[in-house]
Amino acid sequence: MIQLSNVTKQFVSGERVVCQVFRDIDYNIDASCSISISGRSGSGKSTLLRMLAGLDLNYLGDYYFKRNKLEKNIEKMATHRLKHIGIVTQKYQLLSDRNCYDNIAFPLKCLKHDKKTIKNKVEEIMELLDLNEFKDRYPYELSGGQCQRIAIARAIVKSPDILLADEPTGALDKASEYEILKIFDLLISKGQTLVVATHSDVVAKHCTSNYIIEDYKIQSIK
Ligand SMILES: Nc1ncnc2c1ncn2[C@@H]1O[C@H](COP(=O)(O)OP(=O)(O)OP(=O)(O)O)[C@@H](O)[C@H]1O
Repeated sequence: MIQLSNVTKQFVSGERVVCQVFRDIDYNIDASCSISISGRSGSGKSTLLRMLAGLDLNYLGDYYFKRNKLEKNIEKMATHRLKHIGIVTQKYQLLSDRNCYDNIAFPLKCLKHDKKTIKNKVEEIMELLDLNEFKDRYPYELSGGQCQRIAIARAIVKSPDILLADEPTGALDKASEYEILKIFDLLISKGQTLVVATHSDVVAKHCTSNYIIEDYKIQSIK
């Protein structure tokens, strides 16, 4: 579904290479796969997810989506991301001035869906993820694990082709991690394509394929 082709990623300052992250990688994510990405701190997990999301366009090589090469243009990538990619981060990044219903509805409003469609889709996803009790609450009235469940609902309400999750359980205790894993299992069983960057072996075990970033490459873990 997403393919990074012949990609080299460095952070540079002027002429100086500050950090080499990837060297000549080809990486393909198939539809309906659930993938974990592990690797030492600083190996490049977040950078990879940012590249897959089209948030980092500053690399050598090409980005393909469903076999079409996309131009590395900020506006075009933003439109691509809004339509096709859901993103979850460790810090949830919910809108603090909106309740949970409006947080989940937000991407659908950006996509200019009509009110009835938005209501139906938000209610459907709240039911699916068992979030109805939080509907009118604001993010500051929720625990970290509850915030993360709302963030996942917001990421998937638009039925993205792929869900990218960067350390989604990194800030959570075991019980909350378990709640998130239950949601991932549900999404995986429904065929959602999922890429999770994680330090957690428990999270990795829930995915169908496991990869590690080492020596500037993304390597499959057998
Ligand atoms: N803006 C930047 N300028 C220079 N180097 C950067 C920049 N952003 C990230 N890096 C470097 O790129 C490398 C990869 O960073 P990244 O955040 O992707 O690692 P990570 O595997 O997600 O780490 P962690 O597990 O600690 O979150 C790191 O060595 C980091 O220092």
